Amino acid sequence: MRASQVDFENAKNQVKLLKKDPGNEVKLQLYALYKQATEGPCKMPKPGVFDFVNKAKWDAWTGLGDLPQETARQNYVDLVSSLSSPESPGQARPGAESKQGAYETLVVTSEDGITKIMLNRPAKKNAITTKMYQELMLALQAAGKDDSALTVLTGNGDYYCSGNDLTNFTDIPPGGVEQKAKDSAVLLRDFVSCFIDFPKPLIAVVNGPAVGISVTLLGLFDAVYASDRATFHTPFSHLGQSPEGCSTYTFPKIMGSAKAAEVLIFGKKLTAGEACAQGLVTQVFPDSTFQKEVWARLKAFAKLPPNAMRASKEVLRRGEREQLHAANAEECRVLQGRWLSDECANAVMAFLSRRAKL
Ligand SMILES: CCCCCCCCCC/C=C/CC(=O)SCCNC(=O)CCNC(=O)[C@H](O)C(C)(C)COP(=O)(O)OP(=O)(O)OC[C@H]1O[C@@H](n2cnc3c(N)ncnc32)[C@H](O)[C@@H]1OP(=O)(O)O
Repeated sequence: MRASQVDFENAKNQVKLLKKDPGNEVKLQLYALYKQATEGPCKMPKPGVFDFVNKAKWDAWTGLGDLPQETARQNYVDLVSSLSSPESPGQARPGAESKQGAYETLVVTSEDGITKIMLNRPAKKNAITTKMYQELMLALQAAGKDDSALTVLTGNGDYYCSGNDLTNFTDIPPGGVEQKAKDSAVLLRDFVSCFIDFPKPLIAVVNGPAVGISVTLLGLFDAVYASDRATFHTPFSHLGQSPEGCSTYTFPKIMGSAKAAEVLIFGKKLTAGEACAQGLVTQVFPDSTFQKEVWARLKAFAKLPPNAMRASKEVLRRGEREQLHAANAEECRVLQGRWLSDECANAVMAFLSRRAKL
């Protein structure tokens, strides 16, 4: 999964040959990844507010933060590969198969027996919109059935994921906020169920900070590899909310009830080292060698007999699946009430009006 300079040059040429206009958002991501890959982090002065085009480009490039150039090159190649239409298979990077170029919020690629699902809203720190929840469910369903031995979830840019996109709270349907809360609880329950029931080894490659639901879900993964730049933050009480992702079941089991309470009730942010010491993370790698070391390891894992790995996962997880579904249902029930509370409304408003950040 490491793109060479030749892959990068090929991808650069492929972009010029794309038959379909990928749209402005994707073009901005291509621009940002290209600049990051060739020049490193953005050092340009911020354009004026009325210089719309250059401001959008600057936002996209700075949104990649300190993403290593090698990773930007890989992400650029993956993104171009995902855009290559089935009518033009010659455009795809040899060996890399684009699963579904149609995703708006994800880049999904399969190579070397590994399906990689990459959250792809780097300028928004990969915050999860309603669309992204839906696309993730589709991508997981497809990955569960494809030929790959392993499935990996990772993020594009400097964040792994900043959790639920708080603008999800602003899109209120005609049925009102109660209806929205009810629908969201169903969406969340279905979303988390996809992780509980995922049939093959699922690995998180945590490339940077993780917030909220992207942290709680980690208890449902089979391995979690983290860069030493990653942090793990679950500020549910700060947001007037309560935990999800089966963390009320998995976290006490993984780290003990006292540590779980500190994280889930009091929102203690863990460093990668602390998360590893508490058992949430499998191994931490220096950021400078993170991608190289992790992908080398994953490629070796992907050569193991896939049916044996699936069978081992099934035996490991079968005994707790019922409890996990029960925890998921209860967490969603409690959250539905929380979303209608003043505490939650005030916290979300404070963020959206730029008065508060984590
Ligand atoms: C009525 C009920 C509806 C409910 C629907 C919900 C359905 C499912 C819910 C599942 C529950 C999940 C719980 C959680 O995940 S809780 C965690 C929520 N996340 C946060 O609170 C993080 C908020 N973000 C921040 O505090 C900061 O952005 C940051 C992550 C610390 C990064 O700070 P930094 O200074 O580095 O960067 P910026 O703030 O400038 O971010 C760049 C742009 O990205 C936007 N952004 C980042 N994170 C989010 C987010 N979670 N939601 C929305 N937008 C986000 C940020 O606003 C910047 O945008 P801009 O460039 O346009 O200003």
